[in-house]
Amino acid sequence: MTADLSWAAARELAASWPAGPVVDVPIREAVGAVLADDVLAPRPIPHYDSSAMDGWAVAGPPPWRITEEDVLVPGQAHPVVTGGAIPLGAVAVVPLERGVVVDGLLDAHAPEPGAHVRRAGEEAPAGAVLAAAGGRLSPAVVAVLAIAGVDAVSARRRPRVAFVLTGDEVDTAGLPAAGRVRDAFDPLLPAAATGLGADALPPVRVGDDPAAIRAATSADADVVVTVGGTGRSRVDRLRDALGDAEVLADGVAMRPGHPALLARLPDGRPLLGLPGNPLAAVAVLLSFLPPLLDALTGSTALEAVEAPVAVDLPGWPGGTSLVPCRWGEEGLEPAGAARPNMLRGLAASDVLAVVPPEGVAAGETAEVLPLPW
Ligand SMILES: Nc1nc2c(c(=O)[nH]1)N[C@H]1C(S)=C(S)[C@@H](COP(=O)(O)OP(=O)(O)OC[C@H]3O[C@@H](n4cnc5c(N)ncnc54)[C@H](O)[C@@H]3O)O[C@H]1N2
Ligand code: MOO
Repeated sequence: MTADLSWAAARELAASWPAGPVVDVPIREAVGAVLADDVLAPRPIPHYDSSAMDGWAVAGPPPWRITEEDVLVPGQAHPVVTGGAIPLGAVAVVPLERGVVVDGLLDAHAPEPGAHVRRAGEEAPAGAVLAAAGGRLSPAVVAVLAIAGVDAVSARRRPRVAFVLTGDEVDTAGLPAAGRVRDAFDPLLPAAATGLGADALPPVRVGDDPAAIRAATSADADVVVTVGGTGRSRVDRLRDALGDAEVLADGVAMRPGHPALLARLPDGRPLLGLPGNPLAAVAVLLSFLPPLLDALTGSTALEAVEAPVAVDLPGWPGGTSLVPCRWGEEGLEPAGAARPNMLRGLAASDVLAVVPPEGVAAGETAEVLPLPW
């Protein structure tokens, strides 16, 4: 067990998790999956010469005799529709509105060779890498694969994340009494996990009962995220609930979020423990779920994003600070309302700035974690 890892070391620990299984994923389920192998174009894209306009495919100079022949000789024209195959011998397409037909003879200005013709292979030759191994499949990339005629890919699926919400003091409706709070996580954490590239299961509420917490960790998910109960009080029962899990990080030198916990469940799956304070929970989720998801899926991690800051961001000597910031004209500005129990600063923010112990001076740049919504 390691206590108080640095923020960077805890991220590396998450990033070193073994990858999940590679499976054949049908293309209609592939958005968000991560490719295990490059996908190559099985043939040229597009795979045939086609018309970009409704009109006539023509061969040679005008006028052209309209024909239904599949092979044109100079002086012939063949009616075509947008996307339709053009006949052999055609060198250009004359759009409908540019031609006049009299007695089966088409007349128009002579088109430039190749006008309004989409040539086979002009988007990609056969064998071109359409999507590289390690890439998370966006809807647009999946559309490219579909266009290319690919039916399934060899990939790791979007990991499923289970959320286990502890806390006997949490209400889910109405105005809570003193000592009780309204739930902040239902609208927040599943959407954040989805935005980070996971499939989120509906959160399960287990109060502060260790047996219920432990039972909930057996959810059918690739990652278990618990919330609350990371403290040391008599009601903070996460450690009791972990049983035979191997605690890899019990505390991270970060603020907010220092009670963050990373453990390996007996079956090898990762458990990420978020502190109950809402901003702390989000800071921990955004710090460690992305490297875990990248590791589980074999995804190529994105480069760290740096952004200029508009005002001095003081550091915390004990470690890394995560500061909700919004974009101002000169760069990032702290959004305020950023105590660990508060959410209004986060709600007004665009990113979390990652501030090292020495702080970041106005005009310098800071690493940022984009907000996944
Ligand atoms: N003696 C110490 N006390 C505390 C320490 C410490 O080091 N020594 N650390 C503080 C820090 S930092 C944090 S963060 C919290 C960690 O608390 P837990 O993870 O044990 O979480 P809880 O005690 O269950 O709750 C903390 C806080 O969060 C609120 N909460 C919980 N669930 C929800 C929810 N679904 N929606 C909204 N708010 C929620 C809960 O009511 C508490 O206010 O410990 C500090 N204490
Ligand atoms: O995780 Mo705690 O929020 O640092 O207050």
